[in-house]
Amino acid sequence: MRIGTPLSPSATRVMLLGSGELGKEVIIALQRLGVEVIAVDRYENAPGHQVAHRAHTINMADPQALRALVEQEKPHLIVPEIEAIATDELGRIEADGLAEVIPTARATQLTMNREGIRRLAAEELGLPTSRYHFASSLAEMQAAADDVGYPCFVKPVMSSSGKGQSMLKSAADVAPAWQYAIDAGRVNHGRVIVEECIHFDYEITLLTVRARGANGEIETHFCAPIGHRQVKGDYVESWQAQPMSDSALAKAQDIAAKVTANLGGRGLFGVELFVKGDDVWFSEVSPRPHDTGMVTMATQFQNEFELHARAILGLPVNTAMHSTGASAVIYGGMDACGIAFDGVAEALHVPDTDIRLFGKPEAFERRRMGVTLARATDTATARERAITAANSIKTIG
Ligand SMILES: Nc1ncnc2c1ncn2[C@@H]1O[C@H](COP(=O)(O)OP(=O)(O)OP(=O)(O)O)[C@@H](O)[C@H]1O
Ligand SMILES: NCC(=O)N[C@@H]1O[C@H](COP(=O)([O-])[O-])[C@@H](O)[C@H]1O
Ligand SMILES: [Mg+2]
Repeated sequence: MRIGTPLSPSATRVMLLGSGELGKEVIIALQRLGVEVIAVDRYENAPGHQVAHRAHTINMADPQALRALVEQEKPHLIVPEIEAIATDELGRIEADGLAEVIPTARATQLTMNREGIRRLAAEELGLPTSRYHFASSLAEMQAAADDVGYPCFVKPVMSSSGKGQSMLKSAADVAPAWQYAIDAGRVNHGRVIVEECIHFDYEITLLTVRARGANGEIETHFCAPIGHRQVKGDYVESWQAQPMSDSALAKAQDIAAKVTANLGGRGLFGVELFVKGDDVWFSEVSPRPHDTGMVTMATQFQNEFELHARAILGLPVNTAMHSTGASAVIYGGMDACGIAFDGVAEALHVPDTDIRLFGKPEAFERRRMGVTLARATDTATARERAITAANSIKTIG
């Protein structure tokens, strides 16, 4: 991998497919390492568009549009950033030698569809997961929910950030949940997963990095576990490090190592796990930086975006923390274009806090528009600081 002067023919070119808040930070990290970055998203002026060398707006789920853009820009690496991409075309692009897909085209295919990753984890790797069924009709979903029991979770096979997800308390919730899953997933496949509810004590994201060591072999590195709280399937706050028993941490790392080794390639993965006592269940994995991992911008010497950038370029990584910390989400609070933020000074008066406003051009009531970050000597204080700061921010239309 050659690190050259950006925009020179010899520089490494990286194409981000998806350029939201996570992609924006990856782009900045790559540019600091001398990489030329092309940002792609489904709408104009996405956060990553605003900082990349070049920006494109296409329907990334359209295979022809995707192929045409890759042929035009000729990236060396393609970095998927969102769960709405024509992953079969990524497979052909990789097979034709047009570009290397991060971490691998197969990994993006498996993880972008809940069926692929769940069957791999539970049925091939034998990892503990919630009981589950897949359903392609209301009748199938009814039978699936009756079998796994209530409460249970229903999610479109292709979605993220809780889009189209419901928790069903009884059979009366089945029909509305089916309709919501079909209407609200990022891409409609007419198929859902029905999952048994795991009554966990806490849930974590275990950021796991596959990076080249000094001898050129791929090594697996773990970040300290990130605890988080989710509302309606979307994260509202996260903190690092989540205290865990030695036994639960060892099981979590073992699961993460097995899943990421099977997915292969280089890069950072967000392995989501449920923990109850010393029992650990695999939930899902993102083969890229994770929203709950934004806390690492406050806690680690190399945050998750820098780790991803380094790993994909074949550079050394260090997952050490320098502080305990937390993050809290700032929502749009309204449906409007071009909103502004009041209370930033007040937020930053909370000790040891920082803020990231993503620059999304349009707000929705529950759209994530920014996060606050906080450091402290303990997670309780860090969480309180991040939340107090986030609550100080008021959006104005
Ligand atoms: N089987 C389950 N048992 C208990 N809680 C669950 C289960 N499935 C999902 N949840 C809750 O819902 C949250 C979101 O679920 P999941 O991670 O599958 O959705 P997602 O749309 O992929 O979210 P993201 O892309 O933000 O990770 C989980 O973090 C957890 O809090
Ligand atoms: N859980 C996945 C996740 O957090 N993905 C992040 O959200 C963006 C989409 O936001 P939007 O829906 O507001 O455009 C994605 O581009 C990615 O950065
Ligand atoms: Mg998740």
